[in-house]
Amino acid sequence: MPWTVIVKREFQAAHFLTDYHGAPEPLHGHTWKVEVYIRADSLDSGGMGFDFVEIDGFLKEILPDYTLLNDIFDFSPSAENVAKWLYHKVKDRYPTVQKVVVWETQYCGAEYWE
Ligand SMILES: Nc1nc2c(c(=O)[nH]1)N=C([C@H](O)[C@H](O)COP(=O)(O)OP(=O)(O)OP(=O)(O)O)CN2
Ligand SMILES: [Zn+2]
Repeated sequence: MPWTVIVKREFQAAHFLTDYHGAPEPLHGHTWKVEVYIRADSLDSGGMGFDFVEIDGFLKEILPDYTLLNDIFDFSPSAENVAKWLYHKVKDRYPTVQKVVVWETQYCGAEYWE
């Protein structure tokens, strides 16, 4: 019987799309919100699929807080591309990751899964 373990976290970062309808977007920042969804096929004796705290600590380690995303990524840091990057980072650690959602604003985001 599968479960999905879900962890959300925020980070602060600036970015600009390198080609926004034909020109670079102006530099601006967001409080980005991410959600990761990981399938657990069994629970440990404490009833956990995966420990929220460990997942949260992992996200804290890898998320680029207080950074200009364009400085660290070799792709245009759209919500879609950041979601794809994060999916693969999470998959390396948690192979049963189902999807990742990245929100640039309260209303706009992208999800990635394979
Ligand atoms: N499909 C996508 N579309 C857009 C992306 C993206 O990542 N994927 N990104 C942007 C911009 O980076 C921008 O952050 C979004 O602009 P906007 O909706 O204007 O957001 P703001 O809330 O920061 O602006 P306000 O003017 O304050 O509403 C564009 N499109
Ligand atoms: Zn933006």
